[in-house]
Amino acid sequence: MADSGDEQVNSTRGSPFPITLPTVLCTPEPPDEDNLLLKTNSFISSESKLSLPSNLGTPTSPLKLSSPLSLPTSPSPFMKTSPQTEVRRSSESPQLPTSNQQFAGKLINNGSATGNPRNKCALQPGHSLMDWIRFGNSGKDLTGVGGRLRPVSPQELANHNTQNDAWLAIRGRVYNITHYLPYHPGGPEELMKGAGIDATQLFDKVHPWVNYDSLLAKCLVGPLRFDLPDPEELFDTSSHSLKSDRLKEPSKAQELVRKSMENLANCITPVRKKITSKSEENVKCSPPSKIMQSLIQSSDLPVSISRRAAASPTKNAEKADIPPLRYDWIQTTTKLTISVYTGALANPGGCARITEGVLLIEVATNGWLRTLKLVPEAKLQDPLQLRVYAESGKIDIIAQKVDSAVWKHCGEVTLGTASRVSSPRTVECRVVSSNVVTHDTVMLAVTPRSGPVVVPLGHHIRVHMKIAGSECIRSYTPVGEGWGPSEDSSTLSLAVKKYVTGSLSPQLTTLKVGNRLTLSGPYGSFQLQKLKAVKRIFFIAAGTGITPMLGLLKFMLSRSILRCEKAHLIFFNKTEDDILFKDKFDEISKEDSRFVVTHVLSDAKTNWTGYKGRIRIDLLNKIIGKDVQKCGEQCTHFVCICGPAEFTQTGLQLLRKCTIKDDCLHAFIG
Ligand code: HEM
Repeated sequence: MADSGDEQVNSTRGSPFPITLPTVLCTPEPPDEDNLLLKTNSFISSESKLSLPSNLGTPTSPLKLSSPLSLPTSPSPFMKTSPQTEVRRSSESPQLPTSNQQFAGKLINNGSATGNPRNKCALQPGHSLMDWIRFGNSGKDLTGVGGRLRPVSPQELANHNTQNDAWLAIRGRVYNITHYLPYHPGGPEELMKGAGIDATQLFDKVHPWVNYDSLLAKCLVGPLRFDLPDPEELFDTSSHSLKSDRLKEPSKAQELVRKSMENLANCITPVRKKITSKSEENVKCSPPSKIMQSLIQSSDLPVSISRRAAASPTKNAEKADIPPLRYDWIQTTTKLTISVYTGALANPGGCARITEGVLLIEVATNGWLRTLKLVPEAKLQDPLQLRVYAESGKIDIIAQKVDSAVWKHCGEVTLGTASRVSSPRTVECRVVSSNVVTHDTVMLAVTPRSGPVVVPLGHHIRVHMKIAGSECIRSYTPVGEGWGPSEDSSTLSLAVKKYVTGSLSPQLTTLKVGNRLTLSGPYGSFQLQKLKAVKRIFFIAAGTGITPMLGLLKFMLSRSILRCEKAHLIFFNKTEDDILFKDKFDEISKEDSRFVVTHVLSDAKTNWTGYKGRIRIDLLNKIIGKDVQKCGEQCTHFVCICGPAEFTQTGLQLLRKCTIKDDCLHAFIG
């Protein structure tokens, strides 16, 4: 929200937009086809994640296109296909395009995967997603090791690092990506960056939403295991023998591994638990088999994945309104992760804490609050981490195990009945840092004392402080990960501008590490769903009114070029020294050509060559006008505006004059 003064700003008065305060969260809709490849989509992802064990057990079984476990039957809109695509058959061996072929057809090339995630290639004819699925179903062994699952040591993985023989590991699983290279929408060269290594971080940095486990189900070689002896020793007693010889006959060790993988498959095959009309139901997860237990050693890689359950509403009349909730769990020897799926773009908020040994998770979407209580198999401890994936609506709650071990169960999970969010929550926080970011603004980082809290994108919290006996309240939007001083997800960073005559900001800007303060929230009416079909987004901000835009900007730029073509920030400030995050914006615009920033100064120095003045129609028309005209019936643009109340009201009137429809506008007023 805008930092428009130092009073409690609740200025819905006169606003043409229905602002309901406090409103908590957004309206989710069922995932569309675009989302079918999203790794964390509530339905697809859970299914696909859970489908993996079946593939582990029956490596040769085809992908069932009609099953919810399968991939979409039509090419994803973010895959570039050509008319020839459909006539090519999967039996053709995949041809790796040469570097020139591949990159001549590049749609976008703004940098590398590590520098800039937006770097998509035109695929060669016959290499669409559909072609890949057909190829996978052709019966050809894509694992290169006879389709027999076997553990892989990092040393062995490292040996497979050429375009003709490339393996890669993600989240503890090793895949043979040789055949996938020409089908990779980011191009083979990008994918090769992960060859021979554990590419989890690289993968997550570029496109955490991609459902790699379904896409590469037929390429699974086996688990990555750090505790393995040299592969030569495990698979062949004669350490000097050739790789091909080693793989001819399965050794006893191989057989043992294969059987135990089948066991793993059995123990994690999903059992869908339907929550009855009873208010709560307990779900106990079944243990891995003994043989699996004996095979799981103490590495810090995911060693088992759970089943999940669906939380359904209680009263029939309300059923339709309540978004479904599902969860999975996954463990390493040191951590337990509970993943809660709220639905694509559901924009969840939530918190987690450990109380008397019990892990309590609260998730709110669309005004509904659901609780998930876990009495863990063994002791868990703080700090908890809470991560939200905006595109898919997945929340990961990561807890530390007190003792390193592989658990048989995650424990007993109780899903509470959905209830209406009646009032915002209040949390006590501790100041962990306070850094001056401009001459009058301080970045205050606080951590909730009970455990991590997530504020939905575009929503805000209120700071409460007792000053001279009366309570002062002020609204702030936490700047989100990547913008504040800390990457720690349990920290909320607030950009506090000091108003000399203000009642609260002088206190807030002088707080010291260790000081306490009270927050309440979340508040706001922004619905992330509104950005579903948006390709061009404009952020019009003044001063600290930039804060609600930051998370949205990051979200939009995390989308592929087909979903986000342009993000334009028009940032109004008094002087150059007042501009928050100036370097960061410059950096992003250098890295991602879709992002443009236009600074407008009302009190610029004489040497300022940029725009001057205040918000006005000619400026908006010039910057936004042509993009808006491009829109047909359905708007593919969206404008967000936030700043002092007067700025926002004037801006809204001008935007309407620029023919921006109300559906394509959101004013952050807190
Ligand atoms: C780990 C190394 C990898 C790197 C460096 C990498 C890099 C990239 C890049 C730069 C893009 C273009 C991004 C965009 O504009 O959307 C991309 C897209 C894509 N990659 Fe990868 N990739 C890697 C691994 C994988 C794997 C293992 C898979 C799955 C099998 C995969 C599947 C995809 C898909 C489906 C897209 C299109 C995503 C979209 O449009 O949203 N990538 N990749």
